Amino acid sequence: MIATVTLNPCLDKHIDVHGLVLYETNRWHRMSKYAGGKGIDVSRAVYEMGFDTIACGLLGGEEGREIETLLTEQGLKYHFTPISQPTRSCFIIYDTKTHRQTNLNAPGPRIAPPELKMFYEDLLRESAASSLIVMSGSVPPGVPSSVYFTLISHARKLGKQTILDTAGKYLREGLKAKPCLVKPNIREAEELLGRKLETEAEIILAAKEIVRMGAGIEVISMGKKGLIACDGKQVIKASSAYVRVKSTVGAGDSTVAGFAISLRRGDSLEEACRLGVAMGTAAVMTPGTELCHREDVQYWLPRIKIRRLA
Ligand SMILES: Nc1ncnc2c1ncn2[C@@H]1O[C@H](COP(=O)(O)OP(=O)(O)O)[C@@H](O)[C@H]1O
Ligand SMILES: O=P(O)(O)OC[C@H]1O[C@](O)(COP(=O)(O)O)[C@@H](O)[C@@H]1O
Repeated sequence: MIATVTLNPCLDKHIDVHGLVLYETNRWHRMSKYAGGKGIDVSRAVYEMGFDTIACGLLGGEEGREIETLLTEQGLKYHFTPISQPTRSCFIIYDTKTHRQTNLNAPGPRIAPPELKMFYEDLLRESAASSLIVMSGSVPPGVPSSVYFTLISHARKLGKQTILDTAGKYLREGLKAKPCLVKPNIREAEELLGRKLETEAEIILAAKEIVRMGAGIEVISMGKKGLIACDGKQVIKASSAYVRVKSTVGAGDSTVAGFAISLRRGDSLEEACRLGVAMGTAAVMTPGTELCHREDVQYWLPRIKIRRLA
């Protein structure tokens, strides 16, 4: 079983506008809602691929209930610790004329200390049958920046594997607890290291450096260019051919889901990269936060280009 943690879930509201004009009144023609937040997305993609998963985290208010209803409809297993403030909504504005997307992510509700304590207890119980915990996404107000460090350290003591997908100080702190895998995108890796990563050589050096900072495997995702992964010994680049993009929201989470499945199965780094990119590529083919479809992943798997860089 793969457990996921989403401290800051969101109701993703995708709004389609034809020809967005800034500083003007725009009229949208369609809105779709999805149960969002990075760990929840990982659980949804893992479940789509036929593996057992449970989504854990914090949820409150009307938005929280809506997220639970959407997950129940999809047949997903979950346990969310109730909080008094309502869960956030994130807005994804998709311009159907330019095919460009603008995301507006809210900071999230304030978490009270007893709610966080209750969450730790709930997670311990609900993840008992899971040998891998994936921790993803931003951290809501009221939660200390050491939260991922604490969760990864506990999981390690219990002999569980961990994946961390977050940014900024949460990634920096979390790395100190030595997660099995981290997956920043280029922008997040640049922020972590404080320098631009423009060439392949620079990205390879960055991946090696992040392994030295504590990651068992470092995966730097590069949007349409695929990803570069390093486990301290090998460096692998994986990418797909051109694909027509409907929405990139959840592509990173689908990639993480692929690595989670591979880590659980004990796949090689090359196999993990292949599945990660196949799932990320399949995810961009679907609208909104719909994530990957299993048959698209099967299509892409043999078509992923793998290159050994070291
Ligand atoms: N425009 C795209 N075309 C094809 N694949 C993409 C595209 N955007 C993302 N992907 C796939 O999804 C993965 C994760 O995307 P990325 O944008 O790097 O992550 P994040 O969503 O975390 O910012 C990439 O490594 C790639 O395999
Ligand atoms: O917690 P954050 O960083 O605000 O991110 C939340 C957003 O990320 C998503 O999980 C998508 O993430 P990715 O596109 O990086 O895979 C959305 O569902 C959600 O709106």
